[in-house]
Amino acid sequence: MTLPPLPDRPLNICVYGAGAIGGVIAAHLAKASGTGDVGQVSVIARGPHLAAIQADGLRLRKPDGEIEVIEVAATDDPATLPEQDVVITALKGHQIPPLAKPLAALLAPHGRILPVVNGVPWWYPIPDGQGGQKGTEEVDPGGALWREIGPERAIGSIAYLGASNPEPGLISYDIEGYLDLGRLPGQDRSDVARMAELLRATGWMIRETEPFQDALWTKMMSNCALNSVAAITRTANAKNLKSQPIYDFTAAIMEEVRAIAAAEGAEIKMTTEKRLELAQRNAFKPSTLQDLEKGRPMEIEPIFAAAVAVGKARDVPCPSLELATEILRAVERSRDL
Ligand SMILES: NC(=O)C1=CN([C@@H]2O[C@H](COP(=O)(O)OP(=O)(O)OC[C@H]3O[C@@H](n4cnc5c(N)ncnc54)[C@H](OP(=O)(O)O)[C@@H]3O)[C@@H](O)[C@H]2O)C=CC1
Ligand SMILES: CC(C)(CO)C(=O)C(=O)O
Repeated sequence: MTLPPLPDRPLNICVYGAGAIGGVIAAHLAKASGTGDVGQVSVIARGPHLAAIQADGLRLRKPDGEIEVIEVAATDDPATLPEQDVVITALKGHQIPPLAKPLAALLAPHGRILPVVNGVPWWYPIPDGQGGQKGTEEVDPGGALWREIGPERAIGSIAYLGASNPEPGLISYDIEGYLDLGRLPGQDRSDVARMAELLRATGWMIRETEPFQDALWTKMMSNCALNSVAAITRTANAKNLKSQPIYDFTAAIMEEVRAIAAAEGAEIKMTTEKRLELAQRNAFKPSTLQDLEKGRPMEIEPIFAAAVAVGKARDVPCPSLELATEILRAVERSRDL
């Protein structure tokens, strides 16, 4: 389907899920609202976090410790907002499928969606077995997102930064970084260029990767291997990689993801040895381990299981990743969430 172009006026933008990543993005956009290409900005949040934003504004703690208070329109009911030119989702992968209908209703006919998410995004196509394409079941069960929103609306978005939401209303921008935007080969990229410019003007560093699957699978290689092994061992990779068998297992997952990426036409430029060397120098706990420790659901289906599904669709064996996925599913079943 060919989408109408984005309108030639400032764009109204809603950030759906103003947690760690969404909070940082929303703060930058809200500060720029009414300037340049940024029109009205709103956020969708819930619970005590929403109440705090409505009462005291969105508080952004920058890497230098300074806290800035930003006023932004906030609600938990998307139906109260007008149709949007752009919706940026900053939700965990498993939080998106139940929102298929409200997200579709929030978008103007020309609306674009930027799902900033770890794992295989719901719009990423795999063969449907009947000559067509679909999203993987693990991120789009029953195909609701594909059907209601449509993959053509999606601009690929990956976050390379560190942020957290330590208390209601407060977003901590811990490690400054950038967003990677793109589209798959053969797709019109004019909306990518416009969104990249718009976000750069709000003070972000934006990278545009072409083809987008290079960026996607490069991040997937890290996420699939480092996040799963850190969660299974309940230790940061800098520590668990000191064990040779664990190092070898982590490396095996990286090589399996590299093979899946190759089958997808993507190139991961960084070697497995280099990626593991970087992980050994970094005491950071991957987000999956953080979720486990905080008593929150882990992104198992969106990251690990979805990668296995793409591997299966391409006949690429990935036994180490499958084992890690099954162990994590067992861990998740044993938790009282
Ligand atoms: N944090 C980071 O540093 C990084 C995160 N990422 C990825 O970015 C994505 C977003 O992660 P992150 O920002 O950390 O996650 P958060 O949990 O901090 O943010 C998600 C937010 O969305 C809210 N939310 C979920 N469902 C709804 C709903 N139906 N209505 C309103 N609000 C809702 C959550 O509320 P509630 O808390 O109540 O569930 C939460 O505030 C993930 O895929 C993550 O892996 C990637 C790189 C770095
Ligand atoms: C830091 C990194 C890349 C680790 O795989 C990550 O994205 C995460 O923690 O989810």
